[in-house]
Amino acid sequence: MFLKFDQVTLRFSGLTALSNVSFGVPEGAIFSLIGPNGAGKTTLLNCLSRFYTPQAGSILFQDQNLFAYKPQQVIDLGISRSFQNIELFKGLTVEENLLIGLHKRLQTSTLATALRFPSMRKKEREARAFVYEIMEQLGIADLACKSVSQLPYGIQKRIDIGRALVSKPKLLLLDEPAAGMNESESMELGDWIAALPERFGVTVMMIEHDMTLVMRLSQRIAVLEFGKLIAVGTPSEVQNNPAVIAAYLGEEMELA
Ligand SMILES: Nc1ncnc2c1ncn2[C@@H]1O[C@H](COP(=O)(O)OP(=O)(O)OP(=O)(O)O)[C@@H](O)[C@H]1O
Repeated sequence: MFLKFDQVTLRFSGLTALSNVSFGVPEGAIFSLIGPNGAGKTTLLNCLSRFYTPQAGSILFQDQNLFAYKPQQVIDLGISRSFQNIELFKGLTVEENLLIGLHKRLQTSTLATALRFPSMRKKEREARAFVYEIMEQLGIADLACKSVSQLPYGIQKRIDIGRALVSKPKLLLLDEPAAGMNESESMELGDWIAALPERFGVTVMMIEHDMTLVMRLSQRIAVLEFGKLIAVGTPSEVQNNPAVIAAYLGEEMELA
């Protein structure tokens, strides 16, 4: 299995945020993690990014136990993440924002860049070519020189995810990508996320509250409630699962 959670348990003092959570994520899939507020979704993603270490259990990514790695090493293993709040440099251009993401990844020293060693110039050229390729793939190449602040929210989100893609991840984690979007922006983002596995060879794991989007995009879905896994399966299996229906009763969102 590409990614495997095995009996993951995490407690915050008195509260058990994750309790014996076990499931697998197949390679190349769009896999969604859903559940009512406070179910433990972000906590699980934070375990994957190694911000948190559970008290018990393991997470195997391509047969490597992630708990042997630090957050930066997890990125090197091929796990990249886009956060709920867009964290772009609003005064910089689209291209500059992506280049910053790449420089962080290459860990280019500022001094070496400033002195423009020949090796650095070559790296710089390669970096620009790679960023251009990403922008083309994302359909934002014609916006390369535009300041991010001038662009609509939906495009900013696309750039934000593009920045997570510059590290050439195998697994891309998306935390509520459609948050704050209107219906048409969310539809457009959905089409675009659906194309990511084939276009970039990534597996996508996402937390999302927009159930229309989740049901449309996901090959598989895991459902958490009060830190426990209550269902895992295809969208129709999950939608028809009585435990899932009960968990969502009284919630604003509909399992449409
Ligand atoms: N750092 C922390 N310290 C203490 N409790 C925490 C911490 N982070 C999360 N929790 C608690 O753990 C539980 C799970 O929270 P989590 O944020 O993972 O839920 P969630 O499913 O992502 O919710 P939402 O959909 O509202 O974002 C909640 O009860 C939350 O209050």
